[in-house]
Amino acid sequence: MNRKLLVAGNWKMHGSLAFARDMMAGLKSGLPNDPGFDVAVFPVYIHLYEVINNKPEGIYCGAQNLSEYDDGAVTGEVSAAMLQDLGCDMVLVGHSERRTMHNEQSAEVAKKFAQAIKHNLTPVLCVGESLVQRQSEQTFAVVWQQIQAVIDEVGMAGLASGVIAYEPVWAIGTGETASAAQAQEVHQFIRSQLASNDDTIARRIRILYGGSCKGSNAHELFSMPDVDGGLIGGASLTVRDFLAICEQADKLSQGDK
Ligand SMILES: O=C[C@H](O)COP(=O)(O)O
Repeated sequence: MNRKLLVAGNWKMHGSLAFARDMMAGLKSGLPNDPGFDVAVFPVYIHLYEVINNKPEGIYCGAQNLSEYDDGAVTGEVSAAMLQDLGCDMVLVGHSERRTMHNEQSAEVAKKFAQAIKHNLTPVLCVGESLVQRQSEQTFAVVWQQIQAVIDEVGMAGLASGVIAYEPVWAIGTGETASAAQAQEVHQFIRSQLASNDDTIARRIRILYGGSCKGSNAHELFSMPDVDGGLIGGASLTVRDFLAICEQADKLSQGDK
């Protein structure tokens, strides 16, 4: 099954309104017309409106987090309905920085995923193991537990409305990228586990790789049969670096992939 590649830039807690405008102008002039791959950016909440109003047609915009609640007395949180109302298309859930720095547990992440699909946002479920977990051969167990929690909450049909991003924690922001073979091994594991529940959904769902992905390694990573693009942190923060990754996705989308 042909899955469209997705190149997604997670700006994390970087940027300014001027940065958001400049990035959108740069992508408008630098991206191919009608690309054969999808592009998304994830600014901080307060820059979403700027991006939504300046983004080139066809680019998706998403938030980096959302509340697990519908509404109410939850100071500092933002609901899925609010993101949808603003014009967001997507939202990250369970990024490792939220799991570690904000102690988000898989059950909470699953509730956030459910909120996203209830409000027609595409959730990007981030999963991945720490270095210690990899060294103690727990990678598959950790990653599957994180995905299973979401399936328990929304079922396979719910999961199918989202995207999965495999981000080994040891590769995030470290400059140390998983090799293409290491990424493929985990992506293939995820897809085969999903296939034992529902083969059609397993073949259809996109699984992105994240962790020190850049222009120089994107082609090799995205060429892997079960890698459907990337969730990019550091290299999404300049037009040049982000377009260098998009260029590789463009080449692949015009070729065999
Ligand atoms: O969400 C993006 C990932 O955390 C990857 O970040 P990075 O590309 O800076 O390693």
